[in-house]
Amino acid sequence: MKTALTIAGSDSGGGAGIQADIKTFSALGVFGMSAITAITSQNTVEVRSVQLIDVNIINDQVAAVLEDIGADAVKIGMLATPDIIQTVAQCLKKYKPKHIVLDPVMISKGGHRLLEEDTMQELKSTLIPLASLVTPNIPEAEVLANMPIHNEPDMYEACRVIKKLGAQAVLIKGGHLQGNPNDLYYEGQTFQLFRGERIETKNVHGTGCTLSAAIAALLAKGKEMPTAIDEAKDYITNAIANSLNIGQGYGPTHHFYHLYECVT
Ligand SMILES: Nc1ncnc2c1ncn2[C@@H]1O[C@H](COP(=O)(O)OP(=O)(O)O)[C@@H](O)[C@H]1O
Ligand SMILES: Cc1ncc(COP(=O)(O)O)c(N)n1
Repeated sequence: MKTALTIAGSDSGGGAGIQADIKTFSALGVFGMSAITAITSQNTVEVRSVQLIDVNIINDQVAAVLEDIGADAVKIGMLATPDIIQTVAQCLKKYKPKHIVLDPVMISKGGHRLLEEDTMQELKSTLIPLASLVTPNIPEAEVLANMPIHNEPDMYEACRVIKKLGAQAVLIKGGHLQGNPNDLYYEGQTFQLFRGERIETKNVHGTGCTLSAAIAALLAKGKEMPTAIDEAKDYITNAIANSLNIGQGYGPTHHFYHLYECVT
């Protein structure tokens, strides 16, 4: 049984954060473990409050897991402050997990900031250089590349800029652009466009978390990066197509559509 550790925030609404990650790991046959960085009081409409976890507790959660069980891949989500980023980076340097997928979570779909203002520089200088893959959405890529992204050609330029921050590879997700949600992958030599068909739905809460968790799970299972991304793209597309119409706002993707198909 392969294992994956998510280091991210808790989403009480179950659609994003460590809840989405653990459900996705399980649906892809990987044993999921979690180190919680923040507790968010959240649903499909809003983030009502956030409590950050003490950095010593974050460190202990990661150490307890990696010293006993280890992890075939690590997925990183919401890290709200420079102290939390530094703590997680120290853990990654100490335990050296083979695969690190960094989802640079900044703002929730509902518009709530999940990364404090002064944290961007820390993310760029401390964490991105440790990542096997960084997976920004369009707004996050604009911030990391410090340029507007209006179309696919802009995505190519932004990939080049973000790659220079030191990650082994970059995947800019195209969901926020008009047109088809195509994601652009760049590892420093060549580009690969992973094409998608837009599914007309508002239920896209946690799509980025689910995609990056799926990539981490597939890397844990030994897939090469492009294959992991390709299969994770299929997974998220099906999860959105089977998303749940719950709550008044952005419903969650369906994390168990694999199992759903098996049991129905
Ligand atoms: N309406 C949609 N139909 C199909 N795929 C989508 C849709 N919206 C987003 N995606 C895909 O879901 C994944 C998450 O992308 P995105 O929503 O941009 O990230 P985030 O949740 O971080 O904002 C990407 O693979 C993207 O192409
Ligand atoms: C704890 C947590 N982590 C990540 C997200 C991003 O998910 P989304 O972009 O779908 O709102 C979130 N809303 N909450």
